[in-house]
Amino acid sequence: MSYEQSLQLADSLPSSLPPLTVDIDGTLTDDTRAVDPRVFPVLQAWPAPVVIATGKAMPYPVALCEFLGLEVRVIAENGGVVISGRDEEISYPADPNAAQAVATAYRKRGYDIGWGAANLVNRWRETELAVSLDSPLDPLEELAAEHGLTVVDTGYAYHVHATDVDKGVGLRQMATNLGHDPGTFAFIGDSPNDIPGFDVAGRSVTVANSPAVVKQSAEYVTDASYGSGFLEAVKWLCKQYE
Ligand SMILES: O=C(O)COP(=O)(O)O
Ligand SMILES: [Mg+2]
Repeated sequence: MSYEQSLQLADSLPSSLPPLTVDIDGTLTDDTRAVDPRVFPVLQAWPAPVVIATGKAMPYPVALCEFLGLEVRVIAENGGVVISGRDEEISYPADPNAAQAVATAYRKRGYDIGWGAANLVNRWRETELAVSLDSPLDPLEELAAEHGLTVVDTGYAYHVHATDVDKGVGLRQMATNLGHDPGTFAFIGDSPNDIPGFDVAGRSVTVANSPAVVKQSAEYVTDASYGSGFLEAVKWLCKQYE
């Protein structure tokens, strides 16, 4: 689909479409994690609330909303941070201290969490810890368990977070804040961290680049990958709601 065709798709979205929750990495991006510009007009024209649900720290999805002119409706840090609008209080379903303790213990054992000196991946992270896939997983899982936390591999990072917080929990909180039933949302994602969101949303779509466990959990799997898969998912949703 060309950029012009994505503009046409944006123009033709039926007003009956449901609220949309969408992941960033692997879903709105290409394979280099650059956001696919063809998704912009579709997100901007969506006729119902759009929620960005990501494992990334809060500034990334907030900036995406700001630059696209969308209301800031964000589930960040895999549900650890929920923002349902610029004028709303931010909800923090997760306790930040345990993840910080895991980072300290992991470093003490001589491991590096990765990401270089600036550590932009964790710098503004408030409730969980993201560790590079180049760092060893076994000691991370061991330390996470010792602190009552779990590790999820998104295909982009290992995320250490509370066992009772995920994108599904975040979506429930978001839906409550917006006065919607969470079952009315559609959810489009690509990684294991999206599965709890699929379970809470009424409709779930995954893109072709997702692993088998994610494909098994979604209602519909697109033929196309990454941003092209997102656009195909939108076309599928249009058919379900026309
Ligand atoms: O930060 C990650 O590891 C994955 O981010 P995502 O949830 O937007 O795909
Ligand atoms: Mg993803």
